[in-house]
Amino acid sequence: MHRPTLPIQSLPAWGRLNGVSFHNINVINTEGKGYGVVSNEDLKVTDETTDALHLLTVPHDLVLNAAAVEEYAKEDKNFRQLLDVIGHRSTRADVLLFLLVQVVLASRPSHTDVGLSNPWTEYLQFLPETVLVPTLWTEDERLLLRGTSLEAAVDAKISALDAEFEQVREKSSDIIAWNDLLWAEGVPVSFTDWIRLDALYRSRCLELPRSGESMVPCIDMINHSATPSAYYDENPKDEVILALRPGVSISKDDEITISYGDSKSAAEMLFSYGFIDPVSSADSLVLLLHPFPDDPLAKAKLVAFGGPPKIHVARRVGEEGGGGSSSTTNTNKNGPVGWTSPFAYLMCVNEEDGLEFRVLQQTDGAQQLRVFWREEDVTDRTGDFETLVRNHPLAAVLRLRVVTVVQGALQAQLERLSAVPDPGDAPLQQREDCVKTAAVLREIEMNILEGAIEGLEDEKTTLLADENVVAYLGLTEAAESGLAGDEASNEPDDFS
Ligand SMILES: C[S@@+](CC[C@H](N)C(=O)[O-])C[C@H]1O[C@@H](n2cnc3c(N)ncnc32)[C@H](O)[C@@H]1O
Repeated sequence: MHRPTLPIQSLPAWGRLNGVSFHNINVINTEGKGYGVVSNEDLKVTDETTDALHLLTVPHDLVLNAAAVEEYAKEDKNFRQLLDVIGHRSTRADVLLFLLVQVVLASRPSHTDVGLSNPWTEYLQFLPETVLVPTLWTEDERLLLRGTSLEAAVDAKISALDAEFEQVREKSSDIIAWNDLLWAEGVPVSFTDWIRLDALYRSRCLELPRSGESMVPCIDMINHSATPSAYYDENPKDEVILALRPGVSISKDDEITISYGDSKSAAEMLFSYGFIDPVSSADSLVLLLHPFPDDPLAKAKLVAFGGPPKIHVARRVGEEGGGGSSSTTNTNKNGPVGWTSPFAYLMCVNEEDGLEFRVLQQTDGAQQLRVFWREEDVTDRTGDFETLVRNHPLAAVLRLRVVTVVQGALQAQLERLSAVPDPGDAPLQQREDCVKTAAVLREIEMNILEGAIEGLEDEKTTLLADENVVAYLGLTEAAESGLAGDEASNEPDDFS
């Protein structure tokens, strides 16, 4: 789809027309970060200053969220029809549909049968053509993510976006007016247009204290820093304001920044914003854990668990390891690495340990899967097997199984991450920014995985010395030698 654009120099005029007030700031092109906001005066807020120094005020009726889309639908009966068949699933889905319509209206100005233009129809024309989030990377560029925690996440996101786009296409095609506008006239909307809208939404939406998840024009021109000079808020009139932080001095032409959060991992930063700030990103990652392929209870365990089976690995902030200290910026890059994986505990227990699944017939004829642990109904506690196994006589053995499984999964991930991909015959076409950002992500994740594996190895050594574990392994070995006779193996129990 052809997308008209507007020069950023026209943004102040758009702002004046729509009630946005800029105080002492300009929106300009910054080096390597797209647009950004700079001060056009020296500014200072002392810690004693009681009134916040406002840099930007955006009226409430420009705030875009599910409620705003609903208001818009009240004025446009055609859009109401579209929203009612496709929307109302999430704020994101409603806003994406609204954005799609605005982009199409801007690209087909002669088409006046459906859709009402509004300030967002024009504002979208100021936004950058592309965002460096991995859903918009080429296939060659996505190879750079091999072995990182984003590899599977990006593939899954692209599949989900594809399914979502097909649904929008299918349902809107049934409405003649929208079919003409979206799919039949000129260059139709493409899947890439949909991915781009999703990327714009993800990289520009923010959480307002009262209005919740929203897009706010002009506030979304402010870049991130680990040491931000400003913050946004809602005032009593529900306007969104940008204000200078207490104690901050700004020189003319200095960039004004906010924080996009200091608890997001490097992978989340790259996924949502297309860049990584190693100083403010949390040292953590999330991997999917696959159940044992030969476990006859695997399916039941997944259903009973009810969510994606994951391992969450994170450096423990505030604890000293080889050095470093923690603060709001995550400078502690050497502390111990911990992990959590509620599913690993469920995955590692079996019938002989006391796990049982029962299918109960309900009065309405429906069937219900119930989970029992040592005769107790724990259907509502499948995410809490770490606690449940603690009272088991073989608790240390069960913990050893879990530690071994988690360590194996992290080791396999580290090996995949460390492998140098075969470049193949054709030279790969990869943008330099993607190469650099992927290298940062790889190094951060390698470091976290190595730290976690080291900690797990230490715990395994401790558990292997536990008297219950020693006795259990002795019994297992004796049973095996009894059964296998001369072929008895001295291999330790296979905890995987
Ligand atoms: C909310 S927008 C900010 C305005 C944006 N720069 C633009 O051109 O419209 C967020 C996007 O800005 C860019 N960005 C923000 N802070 C950045 C930073 N510290 N380093 C690199 N890029 C940054 C990223 O592309 C991110 O997806």
